[in-house]
Amino acid sequence: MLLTSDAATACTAAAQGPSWERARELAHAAPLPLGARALPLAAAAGTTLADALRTRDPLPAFDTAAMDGYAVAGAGPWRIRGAVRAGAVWDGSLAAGEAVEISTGAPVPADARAVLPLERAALSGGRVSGRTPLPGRHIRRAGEDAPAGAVLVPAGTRVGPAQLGLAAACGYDTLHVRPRPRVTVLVTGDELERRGRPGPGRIRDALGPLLPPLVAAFGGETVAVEYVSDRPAGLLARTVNAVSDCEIIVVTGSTSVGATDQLRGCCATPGARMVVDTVACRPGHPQLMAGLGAGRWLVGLPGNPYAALVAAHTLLAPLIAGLSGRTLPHLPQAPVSGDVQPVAGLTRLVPVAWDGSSARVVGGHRAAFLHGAALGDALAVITDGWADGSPAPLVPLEG
Ligand SMILES: Nc1nc2c(c(=O)[nH]1)N[C@H]1C(S)=C(S)[C@@H](COP(=O)(O)OP(=O)(O)OC[C@H]3O[C@@H](n4cnc5c(N)ncnc54)[C@H](O)[C@@H]3O)O[C@H]1N2
Ligand code: MOO
Repeated sequence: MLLTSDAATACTAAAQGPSWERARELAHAAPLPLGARALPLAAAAGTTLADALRTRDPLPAFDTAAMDGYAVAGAGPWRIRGAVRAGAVWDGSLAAGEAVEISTGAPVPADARAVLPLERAALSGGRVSGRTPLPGRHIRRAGEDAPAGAVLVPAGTRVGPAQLGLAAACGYDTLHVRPRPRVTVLVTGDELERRGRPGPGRIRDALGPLLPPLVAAFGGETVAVEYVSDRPAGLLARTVNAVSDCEIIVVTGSTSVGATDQLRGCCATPGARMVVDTVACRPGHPQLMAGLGAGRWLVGLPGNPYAALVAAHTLLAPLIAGLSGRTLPHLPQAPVSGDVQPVAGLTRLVPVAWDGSSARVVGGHRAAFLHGAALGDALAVITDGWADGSPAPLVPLEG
């Protein structure tokens, strides 16, 4: 990569940037959340609730049998008056000494005191006997899980399987959500091969395969991965400008100061606004984020694959959270042990194996090598004051 002396000076001057924590905050705070829309449940997975999820009716909506058996009134033995299955309603009334056979999930007749489980019941000649159950036994009372109008899940929560099931249980067919931000990935680097074992001077593209699942884990949706040649100058800017139908354009490579590194030129267009220009972290410091106007955002990730992964966790994850109307994810802390030298004024991000209570640095985390990240559970955020065994914030690697 050819460097002019001016470019080298510019690089040194720009190399610091905001702290890693500040860069996350800036990336998160920059966008307004995307507009909310109603989506059918089947299309809402991965979106973010724009409104709190509230019960429409009490849950459960009726006194419900929690066991297969007999709904009994008064003390036994009980005369069996009929049967009520889940989905049906028994509209008779029960007097003391009477019972209906009942299925789990069926509405319990109003006069029943409890459900006697099948295993505790003895049948003979149209009667059932057994120890008289305590009042209310094996009945899930109407509203005991939640009354009508209760907030079950706050706005800003990502919609996953449990939220979808709960919404259905509340009687919703659609949810008011913010969609997943759409991402186009532009991979630069004329040295890159997309399949097979690379020949002399060539390397395999690691980021085309890495980014779409990472974007999905962050809550976004990759709509395209395109490959952009390093030449001619201006091609990257033209390609960025031509991208439509997405909120985020991620460019990999071209973040540095070499002759073929065109990314910063894309931020010099009218209406563009640099939000973060380099971050005081290692690796990944040449990363950037800019607003391009018209609701579009540019995130520049360094070409070195581990540096790109770190940068994606630094700027892309917070940007996607901000566009989705979610808070900046809180980072858990744990004692981190291992051989890492903190660097004054910089944040180091190192992969760790994390068992939920403590974390241990795994090796193989030079900027171009994803080995440590592939083995680790999280990135430890190592700052000046850290010493072997002291706590550090952790960024979970699954997103
Ligand atoms: N004079 C300076 N040179 C460099 C500096 C600097 O401050 N001054 N910073 C270094 C750091 S740190 C990084 S990181 C890189 C960032 O470079 P770019 O973002 O411009 O990326 P490239 O130059 O295109 O590539 C860097 C490296 O990564 C390989 N690469 C690129 N894309 C991919 C990919 N998709 N999959 C796998 N590997 C990829 C590429 O072949 C290079 O080896 O700049 C340093 N230089
Ligand atoms: O900071 Mo670079 O991003 O070391 O690899």
